Amino acid sequence: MEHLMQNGEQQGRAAEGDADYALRIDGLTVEFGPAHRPARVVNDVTYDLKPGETLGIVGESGSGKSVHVLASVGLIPSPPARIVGGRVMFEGRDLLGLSRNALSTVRGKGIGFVFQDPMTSLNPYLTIGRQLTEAMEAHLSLTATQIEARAVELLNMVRITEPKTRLKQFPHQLSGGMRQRVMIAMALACEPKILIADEPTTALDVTSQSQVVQIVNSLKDELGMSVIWITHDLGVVAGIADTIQVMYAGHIVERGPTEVVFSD
Ligand SMILES: Nc1ncnc2c1ncn2[C@@H]1O[C@H](COP(=O)(O)OP(=O)(O)OP(=O)(O)O)[C@@H](O)[C@H]1O
Repeated sequence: MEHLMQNGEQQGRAAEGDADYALRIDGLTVEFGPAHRPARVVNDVTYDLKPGETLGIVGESGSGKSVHVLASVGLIPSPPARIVGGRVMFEGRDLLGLSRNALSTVRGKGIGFVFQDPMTSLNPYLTIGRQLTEAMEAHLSLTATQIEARAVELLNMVRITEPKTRLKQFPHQLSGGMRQRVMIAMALACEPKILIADEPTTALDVTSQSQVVQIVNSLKDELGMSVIWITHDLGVVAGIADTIQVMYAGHIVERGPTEVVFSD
């Protein structure tokens, strides 16, 4: 199996060459439930994310927004999920054919994630500094001093004041908005090409929400990333997305420049 996957990786690299996309999802189809009566929750999803683009994906609860991105990067448990078709091209390789190790490197260095609830993503027993450091140690060859300096720099980037003090604190000592900004710092630690934000502001008050949106938007330009921002609230992404894509029942039902989709 491992051998087959490695062959798949090589073929993927050879076939694509230089790419004009940051991420290309082509015909992704994901099912749950018994094979003889499957529930197709992601159905032939196809789109490109361009370099530097912010793509807002909106749609009602259960429309397949989360499942399709999680499946794309190997974060959906299978079983129960089954990826029954498609390709997910990133840097010339089909992520669906990569080994677990290769995918873990892609997720560490190539594609960063921020999820809805930082309390479940952060370890309550480890300091913020320890968690930031772990994210970097796994993927960057830096000395301990460099890593510490980078941790301070990352907290500054997400506008957390007194970063040296914060690094010594535990998640419960930070506000919800700060915890979410720590998650963004962790996701950006290895300077990914793509940041995927899945409802990152849902649990936050309005002020913290707009702060997180603005921070991600300015870091996107600074770091030259592309962003996929998943939300059920069009208002959250209206000000920052270049393109909006609407999902319904596992399909993309509408896609276009933000101002066009918004006026519809
Ligand atoms: N482990 C699972 N087993 C069975 N069905 C699942 C599982 N995980 C997700 N689904 C189903 O897949 C569908 C798509 O879910 P998904 O989480 O992608 O929706 P979403 O658009 O992100 O909505 P939300 O905003 O509520 O997260 C839903 O019908 C959901 O019930």
